[in-house]
Amino acid sequence: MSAAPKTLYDKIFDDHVVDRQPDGSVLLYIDRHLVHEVTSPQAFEGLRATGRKVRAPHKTLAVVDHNVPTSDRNLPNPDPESAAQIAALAENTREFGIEYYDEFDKRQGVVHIVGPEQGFTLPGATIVCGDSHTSTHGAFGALAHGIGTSEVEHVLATQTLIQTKAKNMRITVDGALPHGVGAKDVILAIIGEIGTAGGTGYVMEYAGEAIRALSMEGRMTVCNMSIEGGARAGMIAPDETTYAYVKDRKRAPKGDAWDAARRYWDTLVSDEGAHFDREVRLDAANLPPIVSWGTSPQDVVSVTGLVPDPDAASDEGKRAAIKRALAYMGLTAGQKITDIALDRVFIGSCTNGRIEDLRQAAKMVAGKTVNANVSAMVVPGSGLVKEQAEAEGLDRIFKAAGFDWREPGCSMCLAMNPDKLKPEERCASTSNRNFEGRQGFRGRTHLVSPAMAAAAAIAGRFVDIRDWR
Ligand SMILES: CC(C)[C@H](C(=O)O)[C@@H](O)C(=O)O
Ligand code: SF4
Repeated sequence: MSAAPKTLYDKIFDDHVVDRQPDGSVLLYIDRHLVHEVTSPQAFEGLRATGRKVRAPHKTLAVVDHNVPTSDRNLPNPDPESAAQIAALAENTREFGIEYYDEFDKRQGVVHIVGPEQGFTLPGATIVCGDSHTSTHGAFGALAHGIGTSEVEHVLATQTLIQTKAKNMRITVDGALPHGVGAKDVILAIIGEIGTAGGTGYVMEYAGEAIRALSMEGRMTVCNMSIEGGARAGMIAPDETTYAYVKDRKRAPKGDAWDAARRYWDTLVSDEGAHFDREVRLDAANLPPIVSWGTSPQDVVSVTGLVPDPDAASDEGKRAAIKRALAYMGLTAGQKITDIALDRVFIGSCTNGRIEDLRQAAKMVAGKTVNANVSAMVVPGSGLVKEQAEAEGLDRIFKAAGFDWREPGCSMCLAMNPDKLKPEERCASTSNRNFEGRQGFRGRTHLVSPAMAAAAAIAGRFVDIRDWR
């Protein structure tokens, strides 16, 4: 008799159950815990106050990313609060015996870029971090999601987390992506389709030919923004692409342990006939390069499209929301997306700060010059991405074009550091959130792919990169 078919999520979840309670809550074992400076200070404080230790320090990895300036790190941090938070992480990791990459370490970078680089992120693992974009790690066929600060404390102390089972959603992207359209466009289109609440209560599995064809970098971009679609986590079943990325990384299993792990990882697919509570299908061949026009990641349109007209909205609530977003964004209904002029361009973040993203951007920029009205920056997602990019000469391409080439960190993804938009400055950004004030007080964010952001820097406005020469 064969067992009932299971989804990828069901399998990893079930394999980590330590205890089930009658009310449906479950104690889940956590394999990997990532820690950054913003959401950890109170958690360590809590441990200290109650005299507890970190249960499994070697299953915990800490890195500084949000608050760290992306300019010369030898200069003092201009913000005393950030400096204090960074100092606290250094002190906490020393006291509790946790591996820590500080701002001078080459391995430092955005936490969701660092975990995979180090082979800390593995298929089949449960991975948490006090950060919503932990969903990124699901690209490896891991169950990965953000947790709150009190849960950070709980995981530090017990290496477990209390959870309830989410529902299963599968998003299948059939066919092949057209030239100029990439992973970022796929996920923006998905969020445009299902809405920012569409994934609420679900873990999403991405499947289909277009997803299989993505590199690990592209898969991470897709899973990264699962949270913007409201999902608890996003996942992609591991395959040869995954294994090729993970193999020989510092923290990955070696020798016999690798072979044993591979045998387990090969079972991590949704079984034929497994039940999904919701199925969504998209056709890759129809996807254009996408640009967000509003203040929510679901406010997206094709680069060939127009800024929406509130009067065409189906109800008063939507009409009011569009009006407010257009006022904030300084846009007019019916305006062509390709007529929107930009002040700033930001290439970086855990969505698009990996080597492939920088390669795609550099390709658009090579031999060209940043538009005179635009100030553009590239912030590699980690010190290792930066080093690789420099070895390939990408930094020289960017600098020759007039881009600022900076030190790794979250940077202008969320402006918790000196990289900020000024009020009403308009930015083409490869990050994941376009909320009001996200990149600086009254700043205006348009979410795009790295290639679209790079082309926009050159043209000074959005361009359809499918026609780019
Ligand atoms: C600061 C942190 C808690 C936050 C998150 O959880 O995502 C940040 O990384 C973000 O992207 O908004
Ligand atoms: S790069 Fe942006 S989205 Fe990613 S962890 Fe940092 S602030 Fe959050």
